[in-house]
Amino acid sequence: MLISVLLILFCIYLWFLNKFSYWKKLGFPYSPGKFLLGSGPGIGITEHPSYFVKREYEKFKNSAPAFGAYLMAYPILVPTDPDLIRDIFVRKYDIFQNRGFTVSERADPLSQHLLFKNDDEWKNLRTKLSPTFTSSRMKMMFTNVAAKADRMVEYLMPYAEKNESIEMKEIYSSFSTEIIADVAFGIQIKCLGNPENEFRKMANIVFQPSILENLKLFFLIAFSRTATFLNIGYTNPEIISFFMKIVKETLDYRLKNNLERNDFFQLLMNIYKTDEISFIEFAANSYVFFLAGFETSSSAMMFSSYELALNQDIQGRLRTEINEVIAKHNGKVTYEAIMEMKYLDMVFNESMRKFPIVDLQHRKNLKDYRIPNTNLVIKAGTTIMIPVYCLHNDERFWENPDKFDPERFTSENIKKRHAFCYIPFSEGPRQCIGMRFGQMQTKVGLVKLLLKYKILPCEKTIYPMKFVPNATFQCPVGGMWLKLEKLENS
Ligand code: HEM
Repeated sequence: MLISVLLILFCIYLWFLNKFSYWKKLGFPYSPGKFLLGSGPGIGITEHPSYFVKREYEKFKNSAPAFGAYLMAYPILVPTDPDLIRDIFVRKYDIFQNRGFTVSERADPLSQHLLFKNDDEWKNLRTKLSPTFTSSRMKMMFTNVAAKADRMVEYLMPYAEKNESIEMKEIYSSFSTEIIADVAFGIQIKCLGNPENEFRKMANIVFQPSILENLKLFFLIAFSRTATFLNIGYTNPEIISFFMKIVKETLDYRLKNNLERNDFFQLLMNIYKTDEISFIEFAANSYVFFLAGFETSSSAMMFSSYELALNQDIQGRLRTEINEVIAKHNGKVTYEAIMEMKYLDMVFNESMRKFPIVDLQHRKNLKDYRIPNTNLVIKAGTTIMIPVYCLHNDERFWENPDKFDPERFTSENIKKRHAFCYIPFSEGPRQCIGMRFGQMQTKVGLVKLLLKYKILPCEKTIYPMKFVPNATFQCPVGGMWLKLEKLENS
């Protein structure tokens, strides 16, 4: 018995040894793997992936356009050269268009959305959904978003009056959940001050995955065909039944009452009614707005507020711009006024540079690809992780990257840089479809907040920043604690 166990362990050891020779054989520099654990044993447990990837990136960035690493025994490739990243996103996009997640509809109906679709299925769906995100559609939804921002600003008043510290991540998450529930599901909810709200609870399940759920995601990326064969889904069953039920009820209600609204739900419903998408795709793509739009937008607000609290001069200049532009628009915060605020855009971009939120963007190539001017070949089916956080904080492209400096985003300074060293929304045909909405929501929230309050750091504000190890996106340990001071003339 003991001999059999030792023999099995020995075979596993040899299998790992063989797996760990993958990058060496192909000639890529690499971060060596440790038996059973891979190159970054603490990823998702003791440290957030951003830190592991940044450490390794710094070792290799000047010597190679990409380096290899092992997630357990599974090889991943991390590009360090913006030219290669441009090829992946744009020039050779036909080879690199997929993210490489494959989840069967039977195992997980809610995964039939844009983020997880591949090849022609993705292309067709993207073509149908793109008209949903034009500027005119954003303008249509502006009033809904602005109303939620007003509610948030009002909700915060007692905290400001009592000079109390506030955990702003929860505030922005609630604000963002109220918006998504409204525009993607047609439901009016109140989560601010009500953490027991069902929608809010669902968000916590999705964005604070357990270690087991992180392992499941890894399995789906690494062994997607086996996962499909074994009927393994990604989405938590509680989430599936919650969202399927909501979409069904709202759809029935609107059809029965002949109700039309200016929201994403209506736009998806119009496509559904012409049979262009199935009910499952309808539900899955309402859900993806929540999945892809909620945590990203609320985090963008959170990190912008953080930097504004730490940089009072920049906050002051931004408030001056806001007041001047609003004055030109008869004292009203309109869609046009927000679009006119240049400095606000620079502040937003600089926050996304320091904290891109989606710190790794995934691709899997359909064919072998030789990196130009090298002998390095990326074999078909390689999992590629674009290191956005590393590029955004790389001294090769950004002088003094730790400094929060919106001047980096004047049009003159943008022209001086490689376009692919700043990619918070990705680039090319597969870039974020909801970018305009995410920007609008973040900017409206910030403008309304800055018109009423000064954002200040407090004794609990985290500095320097440290990310929660097992969070899906970048998220501060202990929350984002800040203070608000009511402005005299507000
Ligand atoms: C500040 C807010 C946001 C950020 C930083 C962000 C970031 C991103 C990034 C980086 C990607 C591409 C990932 C990759 O290439 O692997 C992406 C894709 C996507 N985003 Fe966003 N996003 C934001 C807001 C939104 C919103 C509000 C929505 C929807 C309402 C949304 C919907 C999507 C969808 C559906 C995709 C997949 C697109 C496709 O594969 O065709 N995002 N987002």
